[in-house]
Amino acid sequence: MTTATSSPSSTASPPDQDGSVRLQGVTKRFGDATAVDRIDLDVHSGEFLSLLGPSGCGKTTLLRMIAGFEQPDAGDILVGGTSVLRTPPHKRPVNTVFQSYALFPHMTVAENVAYGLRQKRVPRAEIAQRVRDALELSRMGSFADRSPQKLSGGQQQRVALARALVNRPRVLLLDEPMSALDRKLREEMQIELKLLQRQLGITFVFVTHDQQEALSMSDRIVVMQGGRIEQLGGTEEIYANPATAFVAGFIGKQNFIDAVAQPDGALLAADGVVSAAQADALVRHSARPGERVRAAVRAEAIAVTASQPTGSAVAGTLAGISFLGDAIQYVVVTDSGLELISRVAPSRAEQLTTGARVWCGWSDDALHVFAAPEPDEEAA
Ligand SMILES: Nc1ncnc2c1ncn2[C@@H]1O[C@H](COP(=O)(O)OP(=O)(O)OP(=O)(O)O)[C@@H](O)[C@H]1O
Repeated sequence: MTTATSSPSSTASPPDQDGSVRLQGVTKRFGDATAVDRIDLDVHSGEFLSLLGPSGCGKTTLLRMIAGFEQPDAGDILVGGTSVLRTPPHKRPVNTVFQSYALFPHMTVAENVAYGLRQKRVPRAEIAQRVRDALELSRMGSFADRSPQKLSGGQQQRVALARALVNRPRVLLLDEPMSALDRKLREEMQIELKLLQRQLGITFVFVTHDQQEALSMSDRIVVMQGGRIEQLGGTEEIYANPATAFVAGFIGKQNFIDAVAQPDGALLAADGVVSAAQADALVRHSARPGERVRAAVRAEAIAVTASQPTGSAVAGTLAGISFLGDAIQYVVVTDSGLELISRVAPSRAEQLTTGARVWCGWSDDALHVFAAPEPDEEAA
């Protein structure tokens, strides 16, 4: 899975093949529960799109419907502009890489990769060439004759990837393919997978509950909750402009502070000024005077200082300091009992000790403001 200069072209989809996926009003129910609820989504040909959300939000069900392992109760699914609802899974121009590799233990690596092509009675010489190409792409070329039982988890997952690529799918569906790997290996595979996707130009639809994984690889991210799309956007857009408090809370380490909009546009919380913005603040926050709002500010946007900064800041007591390697993390408990997390680059951190009175300050640009949740939403 490197950016090989001589890319094995016979495994890549021809660039003119349309690998777009269109979901129109797709719904899936299991008994009384609606796993996927009227989803409309256009996946562009050749893009890396991630479906991101907490456990049970419907990501896997959506992927399984594209693959053909589940049938929707309503709606349509088009691949390359053609409905695939009546096409059985093995005839759809898509392939899936699962969380568990499910390799045949009694076959060699090459035989595992060749298996699907043999079933389809592809000529022997073509199988050999395509298997070689697929193993080369997944950097497993030198393991062709090995038994899968003698491979590490990461290597087995590469074989599973080769087994999918050998079919030359227009769309590759990946269901948490790296969740069994340790962190370091996962980070390496993330880089390789992204490079491979660029090299092949195949559409990737990648399911994950790991926001860092989605941010590092995707062109666009779909954030899902309760079977519905909360937000669809580019990685930077999702990070910088979360559309809802749910998305804000799911991406990055977020602090939430409840506040009340003031007539001058400022936002005031129990412990201080959340937003000191005067001029266009009401418009920007779309909060009317007296309205309760929930402000969100990322850990990396909060500076912790011993003296009161100018602008927006709340006071509290420094309850904890931990070294995270690339950041120092502070836990500050405000006088009203709110816990705020700050992450500061070590080079920019002040010398502070636990128990000190401190200020948490931020720039108003770093603040996202949402409607305050209803009390019953809060309980749920
Ligand atoms: N075969 C099934 N029978 C009954 N309920 C199901 C079935 N498959 C999924 N569900 C339910 O549908 C909902 C969505 O499940 P799904 O597996 O799609 O979520 P997910 O976001 O992929 O979660 P995870 O990250 O845990 O895999 C869940 O409430 C789940 O319990």
